[in-house]
Amino acid sequence: MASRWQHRIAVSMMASCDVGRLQFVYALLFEVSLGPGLVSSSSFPVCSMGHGTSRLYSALAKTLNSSTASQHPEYLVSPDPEHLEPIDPKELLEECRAVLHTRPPRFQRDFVDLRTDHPSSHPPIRVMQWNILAQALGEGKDNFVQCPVEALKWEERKCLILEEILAYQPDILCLQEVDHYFDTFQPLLSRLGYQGTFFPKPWSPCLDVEHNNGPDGCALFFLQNRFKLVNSANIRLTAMTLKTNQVAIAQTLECKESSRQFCIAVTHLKARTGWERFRSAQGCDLLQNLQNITQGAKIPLIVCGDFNAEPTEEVYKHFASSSLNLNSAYKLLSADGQSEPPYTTWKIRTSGECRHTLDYIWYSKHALSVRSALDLLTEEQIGPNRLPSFNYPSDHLSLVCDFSFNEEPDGLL
Ligand SMILES: NC(=O)C1=CN([C@@H]2O[C@H](COP(=O)(O)OP(=O)(O)OC[C@H]3O[C@@H](n4cnc5c(N)ncnc54)[C@H](OP(=O)(O)O)[C@@H]3O)[C@@H](O)[C@H]2O)C=CC1
Ligand SMILES: [Mg+2]
Repeated sequence: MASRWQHRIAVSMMASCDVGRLQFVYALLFEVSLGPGLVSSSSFPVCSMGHGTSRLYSALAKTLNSSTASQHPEYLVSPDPEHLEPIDPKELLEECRAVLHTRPPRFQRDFVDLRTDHPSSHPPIRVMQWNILAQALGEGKDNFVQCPVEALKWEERKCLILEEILAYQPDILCLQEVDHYFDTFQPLLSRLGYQGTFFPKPWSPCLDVEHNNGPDGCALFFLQNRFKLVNSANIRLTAMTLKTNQVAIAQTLECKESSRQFCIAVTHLKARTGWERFRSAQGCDLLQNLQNITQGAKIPLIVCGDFNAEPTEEVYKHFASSSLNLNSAYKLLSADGQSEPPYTTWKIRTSGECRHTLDYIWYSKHALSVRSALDLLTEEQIGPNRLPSFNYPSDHLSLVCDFSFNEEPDGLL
């Protein structure tokens, strides 16, 4: 593991630098300290589902106290074979609701029908984008001053996250800030029929938090009965050719019903004000990687992410004007189809209220249609203390869209 003193040197050097130089030093130190091993594109192996009965008994309980169950960090421990028995999603939902019985009910959100004239003979592909809030960051770093610590208890908060996933049943899940992959999401979601891939941040801020559960990172899950994995790349993003602490996963999937291929990607760009140029450079690197993976947009693309950037930022403009012909799906919820939602994250920190649009689902606008999108929570539902809360587990809202392929010739991608 890279030594913490190198990280501390970076931080102390940052204190005396201007922003451009600071970002350079930051990227440079990550490069020298982490070496080439983390740089190459590779996919983490995942376990396929077993053929047991649909007995749920203790499926959730097995993960409840997992953080104290082993001497090793949970993120290094492989799930035991018992974890591979299929689970009935309804039973898991019931079990989550039982854990959450003292909490207020979850919010009602409706899908907005956005169907166009494009006919589709195949079932839509439902994609969920969600920064689920890393447990270590929520408890140790984020400073959500209006959120009671009890609302963040992992044993319950994880049930709120699972409930959200089970309520919308996405075919593909693109998650950020996952710091409970190996002990919670991989074993449970694999039993629900998903194949998962996790790519941790090389120097996750979670590791600075006492009693952390390992690094946070991006995770991508897809339903194995709907898609076949064609190829997978774990990408460590660069900024001005230097390796950074931010990552992406890009996978080419083939739909089993239609035999059509598409690329799905998930990312989480650098946070905080003052880092706009850095984010922009990371976005350019991601676009370049996606150009290569889709062979210059020959196959349709969906890119989900917490871009940590408002629509006014350069990185957003790069995506909107890219030769990959992308559109942002949640714009379609606006009256004119041209405006992003007013917020995708809303929290109160010591510095005050933070209401921003940072999360996006980009898609190939000629090759794919958005058939529907899940409406956001209203200000009234979010409530005066904002997010996270007793009835919503993250400071970011989930975005969910149903896509279908347009019956267009390949040339129009
Ligand atoms: N980046 C920096 O300026 C500094 C970073 N470090 C350390 O460097 C390491 C690398 O971090 P890096 O990947 O660059 O981190 P980022 O700056 O990208 O942020 C990491 C996490 O912090 C959250 N975050 C964003 N704004 C705030 C805020 N105002 N207060 C608290 N949390 C916030 C982000 O959540 P979301 O995406 O949901 O907004 C994100 O998940 C970490 O150990 C970090 O502690 C140390 C000093 C300065
Ligand atoms: Mg966060």
